[in-house]
Amino acid sequence: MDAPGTQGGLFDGGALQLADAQLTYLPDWLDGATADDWLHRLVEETPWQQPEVVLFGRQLPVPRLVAWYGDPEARYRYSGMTHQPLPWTPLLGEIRQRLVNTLGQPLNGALLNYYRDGQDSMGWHSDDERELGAEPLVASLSLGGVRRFDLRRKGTTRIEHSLQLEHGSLLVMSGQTQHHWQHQVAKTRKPCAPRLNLTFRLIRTPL
Ligand SMILES: O=C(O)CCC(=O)C(=O)O
Ligand SMILES: [Fe+2]
Repeated sequence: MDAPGTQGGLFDGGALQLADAQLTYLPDWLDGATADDWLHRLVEETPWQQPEVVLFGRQLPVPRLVAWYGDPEARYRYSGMTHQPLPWTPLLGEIRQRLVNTLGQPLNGALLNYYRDGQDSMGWHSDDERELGAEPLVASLSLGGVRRFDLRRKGTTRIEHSLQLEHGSLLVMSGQTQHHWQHQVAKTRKPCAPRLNLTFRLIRTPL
């Protein structure tokens, strides 16, 4: 029997039972061999960047490496800047097509985040930028080391649910999720393998 708030017991056919949220977690979306292959190729072929953000008046590099890919119109604002997408590589085009087949929804951009070790992280946020529309669709594919993904209600500080995002897993956030909830990938002192996360999105209103 799982304790409340842990992974088992929360899911019913992949759907996370969380009020005012639409979350589906598919731990085995991708087979292990393909997940290994995609991880290694993407780490190698991606022109990683580490943009700087202004935080408390200081300019600091984000604590992870990033890249933005997409259709030409899929300009996207993150870390305080508007980013022109890199054109899809053959591999990313293939991944996108597999996701579109799974979701039955179009996707026109992907943010790649590379967490080199436990000190790389992503702070609390909602993916609620205007260009994602009223009900943002975010399909998040995790490759590599397992990291904890936390959820809290907007305006609160208590973590209500956590997920261990596994190698080859897919987490889909949709509906009202970004209106009511924030998520993070916190730093950890536990040793962990490098992790690559790809969040595919649908940019609905080109800037
Ligand atoms: O790395 C993750 O699992 C989360 C990434 C994320 O929240 C984002 O790209 O907006
Ligand atoms: Fe996010």
